[in-house]
Amino acid sequence: MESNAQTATLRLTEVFLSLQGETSRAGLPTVFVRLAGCPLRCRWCDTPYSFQGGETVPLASLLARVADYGVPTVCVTGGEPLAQKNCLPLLAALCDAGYSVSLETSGALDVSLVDARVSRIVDIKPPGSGEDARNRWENLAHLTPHDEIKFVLADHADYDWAREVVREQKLAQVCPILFSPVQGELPPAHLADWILADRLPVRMQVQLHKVLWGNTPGK
Ligand SMILES: Nc1nc2[nH]cc(C(=O)O)c2c(=O)[nH]1
Ligand code: SF4
Ligand SMILES: [Mg+2]
Repeated sequence: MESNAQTATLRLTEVFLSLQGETSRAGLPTVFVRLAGCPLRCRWCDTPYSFQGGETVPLASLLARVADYGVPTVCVTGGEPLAQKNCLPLLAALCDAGYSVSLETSGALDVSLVDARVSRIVDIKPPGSGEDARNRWENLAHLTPHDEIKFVLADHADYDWAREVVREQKLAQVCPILFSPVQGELPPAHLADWILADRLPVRMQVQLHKVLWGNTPGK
């Protein structure tokens, strides 16, 4: 039977309040909805605890848990949230409820059916992730200026690769572009120097939540 907004359930790793640590929304108090499961295995993944398990929750009670925080900004993340079919009704329901919603997605799945009110943060996986074969390049044609593209970079080879993608695909004309170092692997200042040397029109970011709290689940 088709699920609808009344009967839909989601597999949930955690819901928590934190400061948004990434993207143009960095620093804003945000409720995070972390859905369980991911079909990718990025070498440096910082949320492997989301791969398995999770609690099965009705969409309506998930909305109630989000509402309890009394915060107008919500980020749906994972794992890979779009791997669950009820992620799409969840995103639409959050928008209908008046939240400002962003979605963190691996870039491996179709983003074209996501509610247009959602800001889609779409990864492009460089070779150092081990998952570059999963990039769904067709997604780029669907992005608008209120979406963002994110590259997480492990080393200089990843940086060179990402710079060429930005230039060849003219990504700066599509939406904001984020370059982020793999924490504990690529020193942020190295990435900053490379971006400046190339005058690359991308936004360098470090994960604010890890500066504040380290890599702690629920932060
Ligand atoms: N504070 C905080 N900000 C985040 N932005 C994206 C996150 C993610 O795990 O996708 C994240 C996270 O886990 N914590
Ligand atoms: S797509 Fe995200 S959650 Fe999945 S393995 Fe890669 S970093 Fe981890
Ligand atoms: Mg995280």
